[in-house]
Amino acid sequence: MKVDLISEHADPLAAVGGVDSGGQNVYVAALALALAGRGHRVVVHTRRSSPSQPRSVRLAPGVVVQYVPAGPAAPLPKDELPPYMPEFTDFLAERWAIDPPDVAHAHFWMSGQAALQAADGFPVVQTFHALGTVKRRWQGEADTSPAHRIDTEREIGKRADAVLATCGDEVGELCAMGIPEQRIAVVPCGVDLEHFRPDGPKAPRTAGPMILSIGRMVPRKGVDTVIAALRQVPGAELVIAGGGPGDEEAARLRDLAAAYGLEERVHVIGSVPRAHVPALMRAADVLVTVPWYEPFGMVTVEAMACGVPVVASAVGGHLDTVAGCGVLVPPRRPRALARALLDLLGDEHERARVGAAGARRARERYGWPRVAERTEAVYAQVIGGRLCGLEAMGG
Ligand SMILES: CC(=O)N[C@H]1[C@@H](OP(=O)(O)OP(=O)(O)OC[C@H]2O[C@@H](n3ccc(=O)[nH]c3=O)[C@H](O)[C@@H]2O)O[C@H](CO)[C@@H](O)[C@@H]1O
Ligand SMILES: O=P([O-])([O-])O[C@@H]1[C@@H](O)[C@H](O)[C@@H](O)[C@H](O)[C@@H]1O
Repeated sequence: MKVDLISEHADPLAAVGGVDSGGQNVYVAALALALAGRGHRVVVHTRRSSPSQPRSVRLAPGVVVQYVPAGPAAPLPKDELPPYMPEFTDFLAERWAIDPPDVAHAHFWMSGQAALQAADGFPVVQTFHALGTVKRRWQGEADTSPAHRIDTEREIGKRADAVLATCGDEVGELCAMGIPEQRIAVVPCGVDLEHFRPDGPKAPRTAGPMILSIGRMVPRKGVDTVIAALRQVPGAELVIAGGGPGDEEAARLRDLAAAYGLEERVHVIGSVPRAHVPALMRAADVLVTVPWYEPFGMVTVEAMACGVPVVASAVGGHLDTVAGCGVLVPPRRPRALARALLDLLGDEHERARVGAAGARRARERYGWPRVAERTEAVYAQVIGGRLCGLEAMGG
């Protein structure tokens, strides 16, 4: 198949860990490579955000990243992109008039809007990665999404040929928005099982038991809850990875650690390149990820694949990925988190059991080839649906 992926702000080649670059960037890169590995030809369309970016880059055999001129060739917060999306859409429409794909797969709401406007005669599949309704519920006034995001997501959900939800919880959210369940398919995010594996090099460890937190540096990831919990976990050290220099959230977390007198036990190490993440995870005794909400949570399955026990908040994708293979705690509850950490750090046998169960589940369910195969099955169904009438896809 000729597959075009549209990912307006999340460039598969960008460094991850910053406010606007994380799971979606990793997902789009990995899916593109896995689809190419299955013999498909993939083009990823993402916005040109630097003058040094060429028109297109060959990422691997069968995968091209196409930099779309839309607005200034400079980094912009994703919530400031709407004025430039008509230019992005025109670019797609012009390209697709000459070279249409068999299927377009849009990532994030703005890409979905552009793809549906520009596509002519081929199906569009949508993955939201994050939903405006959920974001607004948790972030309230701090949510900088454009006012029309939620309505636009509803329209996209109704018009797209299929919507990929990455977990059961997202299906509930999509149905509550009025998106017909029969056009929703559940395909989880994946993990690179060649790199994220229990055996392999380990990064240097901390002196005390090592708790790792890794992700984008935004308050909703709940790292402040982990710092607060650390007060009740004597001797343990917390390594916080992600973000970049000058990050507001990193400064806030450092200040919080200092206010609790935990400077010696909290290490904010900044963004970690992809290639170094597995070794860092393997060095940890426990990975903690307690966001307020989480559409899927790739960090969780990455740590599981490394055989590292996971303590995660009981939200979103964690309900599918971690349940039974890790420890779930309520979000924003430092005491409950501290109890879970004390139990796990104090029981080597349980850590080994949970770590092994997680590694098994990651291997069985979340390898990218398997995720790409399921994604490809959805593409085949919508392409077929165009020809002979799409009945139902189910989850
Ligand atoms: C709030 C929200 O919308 N979260 C979703 C978002 O990803 P979000 O970026 O929030 O979080 P994820 O944990 O899924 O992904 C973060 C990724 O960045 C990597 N990383 C992070 C820091 C760093 O320094 N180096 C590094 O490589 C992690 O290893 C991981 O692969 O889209 C993902 C893909 O749909 C979903 O799984 C998340 O649920
Ligand atoms: O949570 P949120 O800030 O709306 O949106 C996020 C994006 O900014 C980021 O680029 C992407 O990698 C994440 O997957 C997520 O979608």
